[in-house]
Amino acid sequence: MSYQQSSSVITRKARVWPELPADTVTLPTPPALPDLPQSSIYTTIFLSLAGLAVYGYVFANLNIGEVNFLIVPFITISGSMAAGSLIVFLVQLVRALRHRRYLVQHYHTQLQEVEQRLKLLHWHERQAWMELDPPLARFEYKSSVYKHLDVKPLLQYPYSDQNMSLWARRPGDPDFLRMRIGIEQRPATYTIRDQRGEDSISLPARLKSEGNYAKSLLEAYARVFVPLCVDLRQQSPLAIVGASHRIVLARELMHSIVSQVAYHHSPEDVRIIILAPYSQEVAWQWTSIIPHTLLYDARLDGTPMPDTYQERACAIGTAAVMDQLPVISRELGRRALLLDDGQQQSQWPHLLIVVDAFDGPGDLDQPTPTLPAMAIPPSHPTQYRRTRLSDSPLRRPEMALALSRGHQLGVSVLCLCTSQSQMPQTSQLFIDISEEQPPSALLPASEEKVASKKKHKKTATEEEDQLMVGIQARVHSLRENPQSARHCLQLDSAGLEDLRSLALRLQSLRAMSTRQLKMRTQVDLSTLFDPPLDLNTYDPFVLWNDPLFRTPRPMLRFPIGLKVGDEVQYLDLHRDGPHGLLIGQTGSGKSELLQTIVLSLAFLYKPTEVNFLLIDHRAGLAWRPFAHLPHTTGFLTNVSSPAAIRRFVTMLGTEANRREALLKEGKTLPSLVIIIDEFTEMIRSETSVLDDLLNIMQMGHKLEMYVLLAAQRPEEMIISRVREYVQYRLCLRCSSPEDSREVLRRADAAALPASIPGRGYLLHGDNQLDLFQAARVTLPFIQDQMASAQAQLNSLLSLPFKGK
Ligand SMILES: Nc1ncnc2c1ncn2[C@@H]1O[C@H](COP(=O)(O)OP(=O)(O)OP(=O)(O)O)[C@@H](O)[C@H]1O
Repeated sequence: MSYQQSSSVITRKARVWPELPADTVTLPTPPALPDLPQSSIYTTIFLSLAGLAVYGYVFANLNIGEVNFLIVPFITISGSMAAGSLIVFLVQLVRALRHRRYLVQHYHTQLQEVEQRLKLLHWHERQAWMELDPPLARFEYKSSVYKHLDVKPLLQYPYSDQNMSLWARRPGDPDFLRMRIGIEQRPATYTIRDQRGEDSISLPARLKSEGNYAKSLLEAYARVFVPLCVDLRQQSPLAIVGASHRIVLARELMHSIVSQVAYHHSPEDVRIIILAPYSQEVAWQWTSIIPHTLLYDARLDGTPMPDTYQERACAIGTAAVMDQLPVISRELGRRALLLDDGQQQSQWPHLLIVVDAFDGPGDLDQPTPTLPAMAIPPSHPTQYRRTRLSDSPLRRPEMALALSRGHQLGVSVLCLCTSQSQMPQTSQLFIDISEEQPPSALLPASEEKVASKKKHKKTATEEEDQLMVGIQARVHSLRENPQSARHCLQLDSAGLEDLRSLALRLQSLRAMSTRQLKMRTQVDLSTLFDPPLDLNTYDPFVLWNDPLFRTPRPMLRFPIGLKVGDEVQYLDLHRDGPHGLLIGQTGSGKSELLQTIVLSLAFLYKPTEVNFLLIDHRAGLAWRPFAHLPHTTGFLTNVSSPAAIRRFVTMLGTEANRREALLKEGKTLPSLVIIIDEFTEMIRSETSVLDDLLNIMQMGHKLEMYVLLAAQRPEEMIISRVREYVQYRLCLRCSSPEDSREVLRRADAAALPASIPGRGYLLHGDNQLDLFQAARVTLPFIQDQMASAQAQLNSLLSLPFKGK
């Protein structure tokens, strides 16, 4: 789907959602500390000393004559008993204390390791949510909400073909019309299992500080600061209620929501209608240039009218609102009729009707003064034609369908009210920002607080941060569990300057109908080169040495198919690789795509620049035409017996060593592209080679070795090991959504049409996802091209040398 800005075309990218962590982290159980030496040892020492004293006394005071000589042994024995007991006691004490210290230290280290892991998960989760819903404009980088995150406001994104998020949300996406309103704190998606149980309460004094550390980890990492989103599709009508002294804040929030709708959704999918009083003309002027407010001709299914006739659904002031209301009413009536006739709601763009508050002085028409008997008619003709707007548009009959059946008709209403009594009765959700809330002192500890708790002192930024984060709004659902409210701790807002800048950048983008940009189902590889290859006159030597054909092209970047809008799909082994995975169920065009890759490389690069090592687990025919290609240094099929597989991997290892040695000597080597077809079957036949293969892949980049692993199914056991080693993924039709998720992290490849082989996704190394139609090489579609294709292949095959 593309959008045209003057002459430039913006292609909406397929989306890849960031992964949310789902791990379980277990807090270590506190160690059982060994007891200090028992009381019995004190008794032994005491008795020995007492005995010693008694002997001393007896021998000193009683005259027992010649037995006096016995005094020495008696005293020596008692003294050694006492000293022995004391030594035993001290040894036991030191040992116990040492063991205790070790256990406490070990527990502390375990807690630190857990903290590192939690820190990473915590960061990943915050980053993932923030990537999905970044703020619109400036934000406080120092705030713990954004600290350490790699996030930039939507206004700073490039509004070009490289922008992955502009108009990226589609009606089938879970976040279609889910808009952020600020920041909330909620439980993390990962789980922290606390096994300390009862023991944690009665921890010995020696473990108290570790116990507090564990507790602070729970407090800091069990919850995350993430964007708080509301669902305009499911929860319409949605009211923002701001008492008159906070109405400016409420309107800024409304602006923020509408601007995000315009940024994330294409005008093809979402149309915006603004109904605002004249007093707010400046506040809503920016919407009069965004493409989403262009009126469209309903009969043309959303196709915008030619520029010259375009009018805006941006009604500011009572007269304009009264003109717009019948248009809304007609459109809703039409949708209701079509729906009753069995048409799908998905065929129309979603309508978002934004209604500002109409209760300021002069926001509504003044009541008509009683006319004198001979009144002169008012000069403005519209004053004759239209009835007067004497109440908020929300209470006009034209809006009744939007408020009562909006969900069925694909319409959402977002309104601003100065009190709850003004909300539409059918409201599903309201955001209450009328209360002035003091900053919450009871917020759970943040990550920084753990650090500062450990240091027992608060930093200045932390204090600032606490002040910044206060409950600023409550989000009440009026349908499910109306009692509970979600708390918005930092409310989003958008300044007029930011809104104007966004509107100006969106202004000249136009939606082009999807139907004009169908994808091709047959693509001839020879047409993807620039200039296209003329197979009748094809001479490999001329092309390989033609600077025009080669120089602008980065090394190892070659065409493999066409994307939407006939844009060439390149695979870049340097940027996307080095290694890749190709998955496609039988009949999806996997072998054909492998052949396309080989031939595309062979067309572009000399055998002295690129070599191939082609391996097939089965005795497949796919590689056979390439066996004698000058680039092919190895061609192995039927590598199926465990011995053959081991031999092959050993051979790869030897080749890696050889290349390493040659590269050390400063030699330049051709890049070696290794393609292994049916590799999961191969690994299943001989699992022991997987580690060696992965080791070789790990070194591969430095050694100019590029591995492409192809299989029909991503077998979990094998793919989970391989995943870290492959950077780009090619995914043709998969047999199940689970298989598709294994490869692409989304289920889309399972929904690719079985009738169009060669249709697939390329997930680039930088996570960009492209839908493409693979080019064919085996069957040129025009009969007389067949002969020249054969001739072209023959000319390649008959070259007199092999690249080594
Ligand atoms: N890019 C393509 N464009 C149009 N048709 C294609 C394309 N790729 C394959 N096909 C058609 O689909 C058929 C099956 O293709 P291919 O043999 O490559 O499938 P495969 O996935 O390798 O299946 P298997 O694993 O059973 O060999 C081909 O004979 C061809 O007719």
